[in-house]
Amino acid sequence: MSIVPPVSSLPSHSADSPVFDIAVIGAGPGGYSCALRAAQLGLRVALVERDARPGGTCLNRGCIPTKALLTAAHTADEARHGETMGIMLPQPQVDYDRLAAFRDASVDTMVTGLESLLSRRAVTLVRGTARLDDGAAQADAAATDGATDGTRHRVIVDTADGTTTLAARAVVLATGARPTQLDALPFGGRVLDSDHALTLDRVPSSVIIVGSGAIGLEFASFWSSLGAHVTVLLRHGRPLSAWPRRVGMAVRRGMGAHGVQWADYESIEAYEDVDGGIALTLSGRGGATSRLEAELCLVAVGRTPVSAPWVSDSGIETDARGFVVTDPWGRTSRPGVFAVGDVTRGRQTAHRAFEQGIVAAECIAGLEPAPVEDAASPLVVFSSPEAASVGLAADEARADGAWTDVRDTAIVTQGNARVMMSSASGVIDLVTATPADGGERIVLGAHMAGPHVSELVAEAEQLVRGRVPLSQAARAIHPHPTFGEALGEALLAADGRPLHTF
Ligand SMILES: Cc1cc2nc3c(=O)[nH]c(=O)nc-3n(C[C@H](O)[C@H](O)[C@H](O)COP(=O)(O)OP(=O)(O)OC[C@H]3O[C@@H](n4cnc5c(N)ncnc54)[C@H](O)[C@@H]3O)c2cc1C
Ligand SMILES: NC(=O)c1ccc[n+]([C@@H]2O[C@H](COP(=O)([O-])OP(=O)(O)OC[C@H]3O[C@@H](n4cnc5c(N)ncnc54)[C@H](O)[C@@H]3O)[C@@H](O)[C@H]2O)c1
Repeated sequence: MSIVPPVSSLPSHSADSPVFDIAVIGAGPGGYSCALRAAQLGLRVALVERDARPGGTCLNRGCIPTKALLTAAHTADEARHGETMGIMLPQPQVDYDRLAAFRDASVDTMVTGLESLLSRRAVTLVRGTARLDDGAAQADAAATDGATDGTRHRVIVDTADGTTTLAARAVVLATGARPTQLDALPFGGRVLDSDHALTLDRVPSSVIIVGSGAIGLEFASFWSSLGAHVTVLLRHGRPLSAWPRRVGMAVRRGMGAHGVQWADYESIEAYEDVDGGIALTLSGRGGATSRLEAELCLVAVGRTPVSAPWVSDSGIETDARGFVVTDPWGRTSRPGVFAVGDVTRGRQTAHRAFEQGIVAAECIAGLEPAPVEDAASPLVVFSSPEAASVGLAADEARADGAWTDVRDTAIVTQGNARVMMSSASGVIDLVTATPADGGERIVLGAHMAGPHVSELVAEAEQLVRGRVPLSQAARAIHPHPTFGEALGEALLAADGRPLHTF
């Protein structure tokens, strides 16, 4: 399959400017979902990607390889747990070559599937590094720079064979994000970002993790399940400090039970290479200092948007951190240019990028899609235990004048039969309120930790997005015995009639 047709085979209105309805820059979840939906709607689509293969961070360096590794780690955990049920298995040993082959095969299967989808939908995948033509902003004013076909954007692509220019009616920026570096602990040597951590060829003996968000916790679970000594640094006394407190505390307890160590600190004062590892000098409350050593250090403190100077040079508004500013349909400040995914401000997840990509494609095709509702987009962390969240936290709901009588109902899920059998525990925290302008109490947010909450959150998302009355939501029947019953019990509790809890 040729996924990069020679320029001469591209649709063209002149020798050097193939014409498209949409040129999408970046083939990660934001870009490829936009390209696939646009092609489905009959538009001519060019998708430009600078990596060797499409899929972006998610397929190549993010969601898929990490979940392959976590699936393996979970298998090791399950084998250990077997003992409590009388299933005696030998202690799991790690053959890292085979584990890496499983990781790579998982990525390859997903990327090959994506290439096939793009090909079947006749999306033209152009391999190269794209930028918007500097002169195109001025050309916008005149609506066209000579083209009579409605195209007014020029995307210049540096390819292995030289430079080519694509003409398009609309452009979608989907350039993603990259790991944020700390000045106090720059990447390199024994200080890893997530890209580097994924390519390790062994389980390290010990790791210090800076950042207790999604990436930090997922790597902490993976490494500690496979025998590494893992210490996660905490600045706010609990991981996931931006999430409701009960969830962060439940994750702290649950991961602690799996062997993860936590170390409170306020700032990193210094670091140095020591024999076979790295040492960090940390300052804590009251100026006390401490020293931690490990073989490696992972820094996962967020991701910085990939918005090169050409983005703002071509008249597109970015915020102080470089995120492209858009409306809820993905429109940027420049007419005809959209932005989706991690390059835009908001929750950096693949599923949000999918939704944004679809909505942008539908807008460009002339449909009138509903706006992307960021608050109803779930967050999931695939640590052990998992954490998941959708909608508003109680303090956010109280700060929002649209709601009255905000209530926060939490249940511990240990009483759920399936949770109990999996030797785990967890918490579900539901936020409910009544609209200030009247009406029935609804579910505004659901925040949870425990086994399988990555699946439970989809039901909660339907309740939050659909503004389902609590009394109706609490009538939903959950098969017994399932993990999902825990959410049913939380809904009953929020509705004032808990069945299996107090
Ligand atoms: C370790 C890790 C684990 C993750 N796990 C999950 C998870 O389990 N679930 C989840 O929902 N999210 C997860 N994420 C987040 C998810 O990967 C991102 O939210 C998602 O990839 C964003 O999609 P995107 O299309 O905006 O950007 P990206 O996937 O980053 O894709 C952007 C693409 O644009 C290309 N590009 C950039 N500039 C140019 C240019 N000038 N010309 C051509 N191409 C260009 C890049 O090469 C890249 O391929 C994870 C992230 C990481 C780092
Ligand atoms: N399962 C998933 O959906 C998944 C998995 C991995 C990554 N991602 C996405 O990738 C993005 C990046 O992940 P991440 O874990 O790097 O970011 P994050 O935003 O999830 O967590 C960042 C962590 O770093 C800490 N931090 C921020 N600035 C700091 C500083 N200057 N010094 C020390 N600590 C600091 C924060 O308190 C937080 O604990 C996130 O937006 C996340 O949603 C998603």
